Amino acid sequence: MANSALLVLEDGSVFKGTAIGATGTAVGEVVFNTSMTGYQEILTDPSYAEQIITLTYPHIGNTGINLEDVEADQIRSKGLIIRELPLIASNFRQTQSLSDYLKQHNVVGIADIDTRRLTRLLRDKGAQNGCIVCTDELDEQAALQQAKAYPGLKGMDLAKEVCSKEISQWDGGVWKLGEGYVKPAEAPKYHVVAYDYGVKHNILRMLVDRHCKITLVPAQTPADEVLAMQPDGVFLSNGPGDPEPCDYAVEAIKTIVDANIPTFGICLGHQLLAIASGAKTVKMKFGHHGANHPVKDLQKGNVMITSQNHGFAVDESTLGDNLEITHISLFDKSLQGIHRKDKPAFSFQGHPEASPGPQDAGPLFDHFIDLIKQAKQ
Ligand SMILES: NC(=O)CC[C@H](N)C(=O)O
Repeated sequence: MANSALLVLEDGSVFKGTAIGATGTAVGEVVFNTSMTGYQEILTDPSYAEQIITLTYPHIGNTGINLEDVEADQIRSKGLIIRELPLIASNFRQTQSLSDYLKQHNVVGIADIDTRRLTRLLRDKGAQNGCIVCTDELDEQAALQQAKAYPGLKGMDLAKEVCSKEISQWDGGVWKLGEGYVKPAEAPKYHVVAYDYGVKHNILRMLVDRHCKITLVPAQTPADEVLAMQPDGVFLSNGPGDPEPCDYAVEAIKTIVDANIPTFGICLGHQLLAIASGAKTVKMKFGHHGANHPVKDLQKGNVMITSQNHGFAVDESTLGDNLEITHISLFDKSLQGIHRKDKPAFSFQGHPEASPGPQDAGPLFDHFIDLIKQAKQ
């Protein structure tokens, strides 16, 4: 028989549903994601550490889980909230059900939730801390206490928690139908050192497809160690938490950018490049999480539909003369891209690697390769 479960937000809102994942209780920041596909990639995106994800698309789990569509080896998200888990999952690549996957990774999940009511509440009031209870005892008051006691993401340095702990090499390319993940036949041409703050694997795959040999280094690797590897370019990854407390990263990025190494940052990496260049970040009301966000390229004048997942943003009013705005969000006009006027360094707030999502912003990877080529000449 289905087990009842509870979601309680810090404002006292109570949602009753059905447990679909692990047994237990989880507390975190509740955010909503508007992607219509890609629940497996979303669940395994390490940038969701300490967050509970509500998916606005009503049927989640239809295609089950496969062994390939993962963006990291672990689920860092604290929990999953959905409208409806279909009775049957069907896909030729499926190896497991969503429910079994959540249980295997010890992540709580709750279905039969009015995700429209929840999303409107988060949109009006802003992201809320919340508590999911999937145990025999559904104590609303205890859940409310836990949600209220949760400190929130502001000030949380999570990049150093979720990153890889050892230096490693990455050589896998992107997935192709009928072939799976393919290793390029040609030898790599460029050496890119990628800072792992909680990197999504598709970023590394897309760099490999562009002839990069990747050395992946932990978040706290000092700049001199990276420079000693003689990289042609340095990549700054996405990652969870607040960028501001990541002083180790800011310090390293300053040195790397000063050394004129071509540098590309995505999401947390973008925010860190901005801070290292003198700007500040702010916590957004409910952030951007989805695969349908229009972003304008101010140089070309065109609009891209992009994948997004962030709760902090670079504060435009704090940009110095060394930075130029390259992209803005057409949802709320917030800053989406910058480049350094004095150095070969640029960054993007959204996710050009998609996974899931549209690939309109993919050419940003080509821009990074162009900067590397120019620097090598
Ligand atoms: N995807 C990311 O890198 C997110 C960056 C940062 N943790 C934020 O929420 O804004």
